[in-house]
Amino acid sequence: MLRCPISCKAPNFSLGKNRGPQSAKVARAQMDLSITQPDDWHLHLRDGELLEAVVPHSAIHFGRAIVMPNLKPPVTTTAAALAYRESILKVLPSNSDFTPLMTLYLTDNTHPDEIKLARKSGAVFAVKLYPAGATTNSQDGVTDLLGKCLPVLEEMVEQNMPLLVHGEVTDPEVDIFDREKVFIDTVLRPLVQKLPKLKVVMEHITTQDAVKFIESCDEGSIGATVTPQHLLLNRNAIFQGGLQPHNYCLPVLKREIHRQAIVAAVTSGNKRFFLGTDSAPHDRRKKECSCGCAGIYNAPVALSLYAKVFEEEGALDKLEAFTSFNGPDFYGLPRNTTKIKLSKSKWSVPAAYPFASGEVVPMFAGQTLEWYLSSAV
Ligand SMILES: NC(=O)N[C@@H](CC(=O)O)C(=O)O
Ligand SMILES: [Zn+2]
Ligand SMILES: [Zn+2]
Repeated sequence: MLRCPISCKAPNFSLGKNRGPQSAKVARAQMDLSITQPDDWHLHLRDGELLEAVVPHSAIHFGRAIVMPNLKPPVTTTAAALAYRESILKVLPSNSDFTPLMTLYLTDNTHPDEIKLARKSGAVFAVKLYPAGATTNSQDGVTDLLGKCLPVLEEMVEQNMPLLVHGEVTDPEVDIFDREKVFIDTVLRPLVQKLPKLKVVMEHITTQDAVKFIESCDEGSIGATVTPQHLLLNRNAIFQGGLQPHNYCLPVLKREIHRQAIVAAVTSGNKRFFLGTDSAPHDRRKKECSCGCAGIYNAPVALSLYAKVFEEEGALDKLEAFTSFNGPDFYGLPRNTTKIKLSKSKWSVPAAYPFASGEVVPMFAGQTLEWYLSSAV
């Protein structure tokens, strides 16, 4: 059995043979769902103490994860990605098979040779575009993608290396709720037209415009990750009963019509959409302050929430493709061969997860959820 190693009131997870839920808080299972081990195609693990605190939650639920490179300083070279990978492996729970898939942080100065090194390493699986100033630790990001990065992008086509995009423009004149749509029109569409063979993942999509754009592109060349928060919350959640910093992420939550379009897209079974939590932990003090960081910590609840969305849409039969097939198929990686079991049992999300010098507050802290990871088979 793998015990939750964080000193919190979280229920323990059992990875043994069908042992079922271990916590007294977990009610009798009424319904089980056995699915292929999911992967997380967009994850922030951070470094240092925070890495150590959060990695077990992802390792328990997911087989592999695309690990984001927006550390301080950012992971801009293959050498840095390999060192970061080692530091993740060092703090994994001892019986974990979790595999971190590393990424490089694209800058105006990234050299095409770095892409060759990345591909050769066998450990780097994608390159991440942060428009400079768009989100957490993006100050070293790209200022002009097609103007400054074309040789690198051409090498990525050569090496079949996907580009992962934080799809928002940073122009302060553009309304924050329109930044994704304007990015599609001014950056993404021209990029795809110029380099149709480049594999692109539009990360954490938030709008109907993104859904329509992705659906209009060739399957296999453009995909999109979808987070639990953009499936379950609309922008009212940021202001419900007062300012809710733990519901603040980027791209910011949008109107209800956008949420509904994303739910319809993922539950339709379209292969272009796959699981990417964008779990983005920040210490509580950096969220609850006068200039709070963007990012929602959802690793402990993500699978439970995806199951809820698919169940509510009567589409539980489509859940496994979204969590476990569409992602590896897009990346050209084998699907996982092990299975996990989700049980329909009530459990309480802890109020916070303490770590050495602070604590992180999870999405839906203190609330009761229904789906629960009961075992890995
Ligand atoms: N999503 C977020 O709101 N924050 C992410 C960065 C990102 O994915 O944009 C973070 O690193 O905190
Ligand atoms: Zn982002
Ligand atoms: Zn992210």
